[in-house]
Amino acid sequence: MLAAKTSHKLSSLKSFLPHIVVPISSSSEALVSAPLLRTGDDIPWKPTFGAFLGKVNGIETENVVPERESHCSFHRMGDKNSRQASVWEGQITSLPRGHFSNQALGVVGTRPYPSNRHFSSQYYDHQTTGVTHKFLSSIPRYVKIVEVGPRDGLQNEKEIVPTAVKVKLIEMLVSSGLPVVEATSFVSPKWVPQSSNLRLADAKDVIEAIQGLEGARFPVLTPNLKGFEAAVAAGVKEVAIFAAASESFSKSNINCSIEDSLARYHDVTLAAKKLSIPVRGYISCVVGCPVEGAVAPSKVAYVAKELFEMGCYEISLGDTIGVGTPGTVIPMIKSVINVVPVEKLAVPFHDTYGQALSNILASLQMGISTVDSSVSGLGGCPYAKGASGNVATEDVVYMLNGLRVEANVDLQKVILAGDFICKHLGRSSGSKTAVAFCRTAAHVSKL
Ligand SMILES: CC(C)(COP(=O)([O-])OP(=O)([O-])OC[C@H]1O[C@@H](n2cnc3c(N)ncnc32)[C@H](O)[C@@H]1OP(=O)([O-])[O-])[C@@H](O)C(=O)NCCC(=O)NCCSC(=O)C[C@@](C)(O)CC(=O)[O-]
Repeated sequence: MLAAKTSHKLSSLKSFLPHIVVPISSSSEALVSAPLLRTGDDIPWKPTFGAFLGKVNGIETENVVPERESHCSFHRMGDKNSRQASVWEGQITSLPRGHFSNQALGVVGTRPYPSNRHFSSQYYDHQTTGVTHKFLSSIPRYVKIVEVGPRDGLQNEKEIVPTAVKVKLIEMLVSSGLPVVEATSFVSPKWVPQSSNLRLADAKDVIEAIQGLEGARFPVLTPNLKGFEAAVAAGVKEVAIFAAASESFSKSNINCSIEDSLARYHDVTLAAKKLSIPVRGYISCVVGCPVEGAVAPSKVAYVAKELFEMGCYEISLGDTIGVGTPGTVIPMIKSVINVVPVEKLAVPFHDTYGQALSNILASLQMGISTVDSSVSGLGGCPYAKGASGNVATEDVVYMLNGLRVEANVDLQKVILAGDFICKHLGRSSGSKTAVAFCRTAAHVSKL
């Protein structure tokens, strides 16, 4: 009986697991400094740099590239056709002038790059197209990114972030092309510890300041009817409600049981329906709870179904403390897909254990096409001590660009927005992509 159950579980997981690929880390620090890298087949790869860069770390340049162009790539040592064999090629020309892009470039052939001097994390050749297709065919062509930095990212800050800074951040994020920017929340000021950033007065001011801003939607969190009414009075056009899959987290976050929260949210969705206001639903702790530990997929599916049936147009499945791996995330999503259409689901992964991008990739392979992220990886949750922020928007955009998935987001502009808020908060970026691009730019500007 147990064996039959296990074999059933394994076969249902198998339909997803063979498609899993782990993203290759492409930190430019590694590119610049690593003299020798090893690949899975244990054949050393040597980084080489184009003529523009000349000698780097004592390595002679091998390639002639057009004037003012540069590139770095990995060549299989001893391989006569090293250019054709390279698995990764990048171009960092004009980084000092601020071009940060890893958009699609076309076929990598004997001529390394077209002259648009973009940075590429993609590789295409005729021999590997089939393999790529096998691993990536289930990934959606377009992914909507929901930016939660101004709300989730700043809610954990102990120092008050001035309203003007929040508004400027939102403006910068919108200008990058992000279609949804969660702006603030209308929660009880008595409930949110130390977080004056979530005070109602400030929420109202933020909403007022972004009224004329076009190009994105600005949902806000509303934990109850009181919050909903305040949000509507402030001019909000979309709200989000937030439940949990764990009783303990529900109690500590919104001071009620899961069932009571669903009843409350039923009132909010009814009121929203009357005003034609779209409601997004969150579920916290979808794979693990800081108090209860592992959370059963069936519990998540139950709450997801309830939120969906009460009218939420999208359900965001939050790994609030960032403990998930594809091994736990896949069964959870599979369970939810049984009761809510996959196109109605979103994933916000926190990066506490460095699993966020792997989890996102697994989710995309399962058909999910909405990803929540936070600029510079800002965030955390006041009720989940030790949890790090959401996956960084910059890292998500970088990965999507590498996968040739449309997100219509300008990576350079997100990096600038991240730089703006990190400077204000006096900390370094939590985005590996932002850090890598900045280091590379600094390195090139010294040459
Ligand atoms: C849900 C409550 C309100 C229950 O809190 P409660 O204390 O049970 O509420 P209450 O109805 O008894 O009211 C207590 C006082 O708060 C006031 N109050 C009540 N509601 C509001 C409101 N909306 N706005 C302003 N004031 C409000 C209310 O008027 C009253 O004031 P008093 O009469 O004593 O002067 C509270 O627990 C709360 O606000 N919790 C929010 C906590 C929070 O913001 N957590 C972080 C966001 S969730 C998150 O980050 C997870 C997520 C979404 O990102 C997904 C993931 O990744 O996991």
